[in-house]
Amino acid sequence: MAKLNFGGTEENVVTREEFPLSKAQEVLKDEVVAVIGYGVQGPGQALNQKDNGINVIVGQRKGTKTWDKAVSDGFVPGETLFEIEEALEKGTVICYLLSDAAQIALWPTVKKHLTPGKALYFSHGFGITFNEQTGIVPPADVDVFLVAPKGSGTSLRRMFLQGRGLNSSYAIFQDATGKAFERVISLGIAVGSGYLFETNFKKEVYSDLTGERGTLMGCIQGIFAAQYDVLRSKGHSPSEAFNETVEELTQSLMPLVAENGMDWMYANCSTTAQRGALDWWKKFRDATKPVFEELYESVATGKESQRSIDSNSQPDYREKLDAELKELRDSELWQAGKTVRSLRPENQAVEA
Ligand SMILES: NC(=O)c1ccc[n+]([C@@H]2O[C@H](COP(=O)([O-])OP(=O)(O)OC[C@H]3O[C@@H](n4cnc5c(N)ncnc54)[C@H](O)[C@@H]3O)[C@@H](O)[C@H]2O)c1
Ligand SMILES: CC(C)(O)[C@@H](O)C(=O)O
Ligand SMILES: [Mg+2]
Ligand SMILES: [Mg+2]
Repeated sequence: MAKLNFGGTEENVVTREEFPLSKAQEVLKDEVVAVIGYGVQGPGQALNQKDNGINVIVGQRKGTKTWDKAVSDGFVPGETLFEIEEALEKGTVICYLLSDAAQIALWPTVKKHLTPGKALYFSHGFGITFNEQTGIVPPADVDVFLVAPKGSGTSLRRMFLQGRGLNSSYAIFQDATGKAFERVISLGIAVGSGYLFETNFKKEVYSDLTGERGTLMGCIQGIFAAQYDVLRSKGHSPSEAFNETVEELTQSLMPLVAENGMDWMYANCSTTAQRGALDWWKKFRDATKPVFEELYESVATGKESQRSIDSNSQPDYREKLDAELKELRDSELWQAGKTVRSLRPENQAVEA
């Protein structure tokens, strides 16, 4: 395991160089990896493992759209695609990739199949950390660990196909076999991680829930909406407001940040822009910090997990989420965005 310096703090990371795929294949050669659930992470992780030569099967409910998707992705019913319970029985590693809320309902069935020596794999610290809410308490004689890709399963798969790798965190909750470390790292490499950094279940879920409610998803939509609304209220057109709020960020400036950091992006903008951004960023930090404090508290007290369980356990949770997403999609901001996207040269019909 390499120790790397992250801005002055040393942390453990595992890279593909020190733990190559061939080593992961060797460690996993006698395992049957059962991916339970085929939503967003399921396909990414199952397909990457399949392409990496791992013996992977999928457990999914027959007659669902996701069963059909697994078939069209190349999983063969009766060979590599099974009803959930059959996959649980066959698997020596159970990748529990149902939605966090659905994991609660299926837990008694999963537990039944966790015979000694098997491994229970999560991609989130949710079920274990909030076990008073989820009831997920694994038997003592199985390994329990997580590999949490830091991004969407869609990106995990896309980046794998591009020969890149999304980074993941990993954590071991229980090492019953003495082999939990090599098992979890092998799985992390096999699902397509670029590298793995160490955490624990509690830290993973606290940071993940904060991040997605915060800058990654909740906060960014909030900031977009606030700036767009101000520009519109001052008489700017939708295209101007959208371009100045979203399009330039995703198309021009964030790729620069991704490549070489914030200061480098700043340095590639005018000195006028730099002067203004350097003057204003602390004001935005100070304005939002109390909201982030409130958010972290809501995560740490279990309020966020309970809300997620309560809402996503309703029979019509999908329809309700879809209705709220539609509201976003239909907003002027994102409708303007749709037109702006259609105007990108790469989205224009190629001229004869
Ligand atoms: N979505 C992501 O990209 C992402 C990223 C990192 C970690 N995670 C974690 O990975 C895990 C899986 O998340 P996901 O977003 O892929 O899940 P998801 O919401 O896409 O659901 C996964 C599967 O659960 C099935 N399911 C839902 N309710 C069910 C029920 N009652 N019985 C049986 N099956 C049911 C769905 O059909 C689907 O196949 C979660 O722990 C999540 O926090 C997800
Ligand atoms: C992709 C995310 C936001 O990183 C993940 O945490 C999720 O819950 O989907
Ligand atoms: Mg998450
Ligand atoms: Mg996440």
